[in-house]
Amino acid sequence: MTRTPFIAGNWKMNLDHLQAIATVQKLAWTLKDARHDHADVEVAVFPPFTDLRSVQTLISADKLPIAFGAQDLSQYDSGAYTGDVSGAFLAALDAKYVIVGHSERRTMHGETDEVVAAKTAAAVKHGLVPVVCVGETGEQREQRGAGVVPVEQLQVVLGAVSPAEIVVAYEPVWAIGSGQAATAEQAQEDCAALRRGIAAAWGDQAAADTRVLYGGSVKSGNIAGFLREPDIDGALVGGASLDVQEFAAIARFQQHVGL
Ligand SMILES: O=C[C@H](O)COP(=O)(O)O
Repeated sequence: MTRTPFIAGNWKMNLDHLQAIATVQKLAWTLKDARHDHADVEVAVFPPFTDLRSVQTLISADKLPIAFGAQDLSQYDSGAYTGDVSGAFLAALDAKYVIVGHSERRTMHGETDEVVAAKTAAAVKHGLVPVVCVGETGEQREQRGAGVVPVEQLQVVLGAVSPAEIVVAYEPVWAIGSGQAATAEQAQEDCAALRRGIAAAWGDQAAADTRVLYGGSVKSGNIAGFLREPDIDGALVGGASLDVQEFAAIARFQQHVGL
């Protein structure tokens, strides 16, 4: 199976539902104007929970070639979990993807590898494709070696979940929102280590099929370098996904790579 390149826009806590409608409409037009061939690249947006119904309605009514997902989900199906959102609710909205284990949730909400594993299992159970985020600090990379901490984080998830379609996003903590992206070589080193980790846990076929993304200060100016690497299948884009022209330019990375 060939891995379709995946350009994912994580809006984080930005854009309300009215701004979401305008942004997705503009994104669809921009991609269309640029003759973006959606068979070659999959483009997805990850808006805040309150935007999802509006985004779903727009995408389905206009049959837009854009996928969408949520930024988090509960590990539980339903019950007394104030403020949480079940994977069942996201599936009922036709969300295709859900981000789990983003470093902002790990650090600001104390999510452990075990919680991330439980959330990944919940996503799979409800038919969502989890985008499992892993990453190390600069200090961890220096002290323990490239890929060691992210692979350990991923192993907990892969050990707790039966093989299924997942996307893995390698996001070095120092590169998130800092304007200082990893180099393509650094990112490739870690993404290759993650793919070897998938092979060890789930077998060679799963490793060959699973898309591994890089995230951290991705822009239209550096995307091509990442996508030239053999183990990087796309990008999880934060800040730059809020600018439609810039995000569309990232989605058209093939024009920069000359593929
Ligand atoms: O989920 C996206 C990442 O945290 C990257 O964010 P950034 O592109 O703003 O650095």
